[in-house]
Amino acid sequence: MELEAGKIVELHHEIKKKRPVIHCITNAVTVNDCANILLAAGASPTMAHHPLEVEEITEGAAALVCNLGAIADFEAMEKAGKKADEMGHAIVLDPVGISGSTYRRMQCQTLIKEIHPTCIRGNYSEIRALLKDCNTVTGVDASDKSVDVESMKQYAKAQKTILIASGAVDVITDGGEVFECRRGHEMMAHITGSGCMSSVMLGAFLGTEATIEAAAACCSFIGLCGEAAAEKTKECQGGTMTFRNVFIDEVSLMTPEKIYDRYQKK
Ligand SMILES: Nc1ncnc2c1ncn2[C@@H]1O[C@H](COP(=O)(O)OP(=O)(O)O)[C@@H](O)[C@H]1O
Ligand SMILES: Cc1ncsc1CCOP(=O)(O)O
Repeated sequence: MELEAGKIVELHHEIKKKRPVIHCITNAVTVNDCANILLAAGASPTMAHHPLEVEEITEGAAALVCNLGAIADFEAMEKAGKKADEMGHAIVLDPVGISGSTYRRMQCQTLIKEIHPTCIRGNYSEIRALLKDCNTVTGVDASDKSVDVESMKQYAKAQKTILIASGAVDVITDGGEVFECRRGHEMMAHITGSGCMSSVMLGAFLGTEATIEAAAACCSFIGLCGEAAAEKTKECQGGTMTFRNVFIDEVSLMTPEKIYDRYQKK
């Protein structure tokens, strides 16, 4: 499927106008970047993770993002997830590290059954681990260079979810339609948090419109910001930490003109 640039512009505008609250239960490694990228996009992050407060907080949010990198917060994810599901909120599940931990993968499978995520986004190795229910790599980075799109479609259909495998090409499917997003830059794979940030941004986009087009628009938006950030980083001869900051800067500086202009290139 082809995505129109106008869809990215429309949803970006809606996020800035409505300032949706995005409830993120996420890992300590990247939590600050996740909060900052949501603010940069115009959304309002809340990172509450105590099991005794998450249900109340998620009730007032537009979307919930559960990140398995915060496996110690599993009880909070279960409670918040069940509440968000009951309320019909968009739920994004990021299966960080299920590729290398049997325990985490089992907990992830339990969570999927219990909270019915609107969207699951992981890197290629995490998605293969999910589909095959096996270890694929040690650590949180991907080693797989491709994904089995047919298996992804079957899984997405069976679980009634939008499944995203991110990498040089993001593959996005709901079991019927398939979008391929070829935006972004390889520097995104050289900082920690690109995936976690993509997932919280999916919370903002899907909390605004829970469709596969919105998921594809989010992947494109993130990719366009990554491309712009890579150009700026190169101009100032910066390295990976410059890229990380400039990436969030580019999210805050993105305009409809830049989206239309960049989207037609490449
Ligand atoms: N080689 C690449 N070229 C372009 N974009 C990439 C590349 N690798 C990762 N990305 C982008 O970085 C983001 C995070 O993806 P990825 O690195 O696969 O996730 P994770 O951080 O969970 O391992 C996605 O938006 C993806 O499109
Ligand atoms: C949970 C965790 N453990 C080590 S790095 C990290 C964060 C990984 O984030 P991303 O997959 O977005 O790079």
